[in-house]
Amino acid sequence: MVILSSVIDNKKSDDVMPTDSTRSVISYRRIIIRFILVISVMVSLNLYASWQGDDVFADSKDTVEKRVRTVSCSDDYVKEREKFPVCVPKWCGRIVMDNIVSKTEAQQLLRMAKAGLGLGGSHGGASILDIHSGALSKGDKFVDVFRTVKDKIHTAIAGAFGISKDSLYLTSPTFFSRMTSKPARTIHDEYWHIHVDKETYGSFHYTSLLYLTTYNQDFTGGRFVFVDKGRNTTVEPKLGRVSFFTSGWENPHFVEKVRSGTRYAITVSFTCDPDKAIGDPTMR
Ligand SMILES: O=C(O)CCC(=O)C(=O)O
Ligand SMILES: [Fe+2]
Repeated sequence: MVILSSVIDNKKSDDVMPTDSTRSVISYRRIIIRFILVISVMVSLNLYASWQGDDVFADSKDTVEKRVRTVSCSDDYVKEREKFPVCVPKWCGRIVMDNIVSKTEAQQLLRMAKAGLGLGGSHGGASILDIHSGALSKGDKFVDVFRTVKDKIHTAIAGAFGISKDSLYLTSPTFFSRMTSKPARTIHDEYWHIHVDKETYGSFHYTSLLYLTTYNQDFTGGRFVFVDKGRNTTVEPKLGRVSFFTSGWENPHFVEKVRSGTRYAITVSFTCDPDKAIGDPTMR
C-alpha cells in the first residue's frame, strides 16, 4: 500500500515537473508541428497558384491591337548603354500586336516554311531553317515577303521602345521553326528549356516572334511562356501574331511541349551592335 502510494506520488510529480527528456520530446513535437504547418501553407499556396493557372497575356481567340507589359530591365544593358546609347532599351517589356502582319503575308510565309522545312529538318520534335538557307532563298517570293514583314516588325519595335530605327539591325540567327510532339533526338530538339535570348544567342537586344499557326487550332500545347515570379505569363500563338520583347534576363522564357499538330513560327532578331548586323536574304 505504501509502495503503491509512493508510485502514484511519483507519477503525479512527473506530470507537474517534466523531466529533461519529456521537455525535449515536447519541443521536438512542437518543431515537427510547426514544420508541418509551414509545409502545408507552402503546398496550399502552390496549389492555389496552379489552380489560378498562368496569366494569359494574349489569348489566341482574341485579336490584340497592341498589348504592353512593362518589366524592370535586368543589369544586362548597363555596360552597353554607353556603347549603343540610342538603341539599348530605356525600358524593358513585352508587346503583342496582331495587326501589323497581314493574314496573307503570314500564310505566304507559312507555305514557304512548309516547303523549306519539308526538304529536311530534324527527326526529333524541333527543326529550324535559317533565313539565309538556300532552301528558302531560291527564287519565288520569299525574299520580298520576308523583307516587307521584317520591315514592319522593325518599325514596330523601334516605335514601341522609342528608339531610332537606323540604330537597330537585323541579326543572326533569324529562322523559321517547326515544332511537333515527336520525341527529341538531340539537345537541339529540346525547345522547352527555359532560356534568355541574350545569353543563348549573344547578339540579341530585341527578340520578335511571328507566329504562322494558331494554338488550339493547328496544334495543342506549344504556348510561349514568360517565367515570372509567382505566376507565369503566356502568349498563345496565332497566325500573323507578332510578339516582341527585350532579350535580357528580364524575359526568361520557354515554349511548352507541343502535344499534337505542328507549330510554325519565325524568330526575327534585332541587335544594337552594327558589327553583328546581317543583311536581308538575297535571290540566288
Ligand atoms: O517560337 C517561340 O515561341 C519562341 C522561340 C524562342 O524562344 C527562340 O527562338 O528563342
Ligand atoms: Fe527564345
